[in-house]
Amino acid sequence: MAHTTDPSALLSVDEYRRRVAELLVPTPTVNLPLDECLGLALAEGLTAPISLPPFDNSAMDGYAVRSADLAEAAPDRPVTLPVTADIPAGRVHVDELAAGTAHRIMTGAQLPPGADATVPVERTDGGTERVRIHATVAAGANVRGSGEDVTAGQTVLDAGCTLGAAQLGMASAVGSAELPVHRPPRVLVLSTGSELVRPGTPLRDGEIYESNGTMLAAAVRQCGGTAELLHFVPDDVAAFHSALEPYLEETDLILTSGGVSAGAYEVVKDALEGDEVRFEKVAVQPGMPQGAGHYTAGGRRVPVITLPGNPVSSIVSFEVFVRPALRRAGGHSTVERPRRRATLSETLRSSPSKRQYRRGLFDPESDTVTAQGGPGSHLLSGMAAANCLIQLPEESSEAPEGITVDVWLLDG
Ligand SMILES: Nc1nc2c(c(=O)[nH]1)N[C@H]1C(S)=C(S)[C@@H](COP(=O)(O)OP(=O)(O)OC[C@H]3O[C@@H](n4cnc5c(N)ncnc54)[C@H](O)[C@@H]3O)O[C@H]1N2
Ligand code: MOO
Repeated sequence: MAHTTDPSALLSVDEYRRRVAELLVPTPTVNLPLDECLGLALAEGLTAPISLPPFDNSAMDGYAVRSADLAEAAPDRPVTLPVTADIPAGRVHVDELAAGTAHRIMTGAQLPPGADATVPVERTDGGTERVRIHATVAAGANVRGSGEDVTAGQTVLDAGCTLGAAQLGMASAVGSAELPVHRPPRVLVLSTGSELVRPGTPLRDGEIYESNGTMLAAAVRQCGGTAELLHFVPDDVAAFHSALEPYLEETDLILTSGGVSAGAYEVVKDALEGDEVRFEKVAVQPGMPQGAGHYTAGGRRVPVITLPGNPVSSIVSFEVFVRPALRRAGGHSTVERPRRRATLSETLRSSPSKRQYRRGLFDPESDTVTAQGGPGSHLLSGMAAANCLIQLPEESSEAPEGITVDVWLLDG
């Protein structure tokens, strides 16, 4: 008889997500210079101390004028005005513009008092002593008004926002040199297994290259954490404890992969069992064997999450269970991957009583999704080709072509 797991003994995905989320607490706030803030979460809303633009300025290279002086201008009847000043961007003191005169002005330069418009250089003869202007101009034309973008006192970035390029640009534009951010969660990534060999060295029979550690550390960094990677812990409990010891002081989460299922040499389970770590079977494929709790040693009590060793199981369970918890701990208000509804382009088998996450390629043009590789949790090439996870519900054992499914976008 085939070995199966009793569905009633499985924990639901949602229950296990809650359990993992409760393990981690938000990291403290630190002030960091802007160039160290990329990808981190803002800890307090940012209020603009100044308006943007801070002063009325020209949107074009041309001539600052009083629009009324050009009321009669036309291509065959140009108006000629004396040019009484030259205003490059950055000029601190700007003289008033007298009626019947023009100031040459550059894009971004402060509009002189008295002027109400800029005529682009293309509608003139470009003169430097006197300028011939061939067209009328409306009051306010080509002028960017003070406060048009931001008014002083306005909240320009919300607490919890993830600081990307545009957000860091915004902070700079209102004069912030540093920002209060949540310190990135520090994750100790540990891969166990005596069969694992460091890439770049020759493989002997029965060995494989270690890939989970590199993959999980990258996943941690991609979601705003820092990762310390420990490779090649032998299948030995004493070695496991001593490998962890030097890192505990500086670790917010220990994340292991491998050694948690039912085998005879399950080092992670052997080392943690009896402590405050609960090992569970979760109703998910891939990623069924899981463990979560706290690891206590040397006066430190550190959250620990043990992921299964199969490479696809470990990265998918990172996505489903760990990433949202880490994002929340890092202070991000957006913790989940963006979700879409997509039409399945082929029929997929699904594990009955388990939620299945297949690897997929979502086409945003047609809103369709195609599986990448089979369901096996060792099939890493499908994961590497995917841009989404296809979520198939617990209730069904088959997802027919043409139905609508939920997908999680991985590059969002
Ligand atoms: N009798 C049972 N056997 C298994 C069960 C079960 O319930 N009963 N569960 C299966 C499922 S599902 C999974 S998932 C795996 C999980 O196994 P472990 O977490 O104990 O992982 P290992 O046995 O150490 O390794 C599994 C597989 O993955 C490879 N691996 C491990 N670490 C890495 C790494 N860092 N880089 C690359 N590859 C890695 C390892 O060589 C194995 O091939 O258990 C099933 N078995
Ligand atoms: O849960 Mo395992 O991940 O099915 O291979």
